[in-house]
Amino acid sequence: MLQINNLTKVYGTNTVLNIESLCINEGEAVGLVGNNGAGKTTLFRLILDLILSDNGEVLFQGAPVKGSDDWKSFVGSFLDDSFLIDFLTVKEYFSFVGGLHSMTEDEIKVFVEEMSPLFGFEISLTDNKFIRNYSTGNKKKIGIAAAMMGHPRLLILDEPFTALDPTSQIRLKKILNAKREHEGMTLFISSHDLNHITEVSKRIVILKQGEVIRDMECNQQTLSQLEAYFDD
Ligand SMILES: Nc1ncnc2c1ncn2[C@@H]1O[C@H](COP(=O)(O)OP(=O)(O)OP(=O)(O)O)[C@@H](O)[C@H]1O
Repeated sequence: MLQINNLTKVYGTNTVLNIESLCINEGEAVGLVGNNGAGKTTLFRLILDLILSDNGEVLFQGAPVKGSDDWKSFVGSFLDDSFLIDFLTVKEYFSFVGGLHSMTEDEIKVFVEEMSPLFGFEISLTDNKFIRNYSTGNKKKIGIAAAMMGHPRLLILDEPFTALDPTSQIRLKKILNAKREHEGMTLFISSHDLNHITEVSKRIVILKQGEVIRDMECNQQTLSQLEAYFDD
């Protein structure tokens, strides 16, 4: 589904990303981990064609993402608050994003209902509040949910658990696992929380100084192996 070939990104004299080859297959759930500055967000930005690479290519379903719109309706993503439109209300924002996926108002209502375990009482279509006035965690939930609108084939989330309260973290894990299991959604998610990421991933990729230094299938030992790796 996603193929990365000889992808590099250089800032000044620093090569912050250098990935020879990385392939993510349809239906996989891949967790991306690595310490601060390892290059996780840079990789996501390159995949989403938000920044230019210095070398290499990202292919989605065999076609380069660079300069193309064809892949955009199949890929949902939320990297940070800049993905939100903060002068809209929740209803306006979901109507806008839903509209991009040709969702009707009824379908949007059903979708928001589906997200209600994550939203709790804090986020609803009847709120008159602008998105900019929601708390950090609630803004994140709105963005994550919007990324899942239109049943994307690939969902990319950058540190989705950060700033969420424990209830929301648990609910989000359930939603992500259900999306993969029941809808076959492919997940590519970064996190600094090794517990959470191993609970939603079937494969873990470790980035260090821009390079993939481990790529492993998850099993019962993965969490302790990751803890040992990061404690080294
Ligand atoms: N626009 C930029 N100009 C210069 N350097 C940049 C720029 N964007 C990112 N970098 C550098 O690229 C490297 C990788 O950053 P990136 O944000 O991808 O790391 P990360 O793994 O997402 O980190 P974190 O876990 O802290 O979010 C860092 O050294 C960062 O300072």
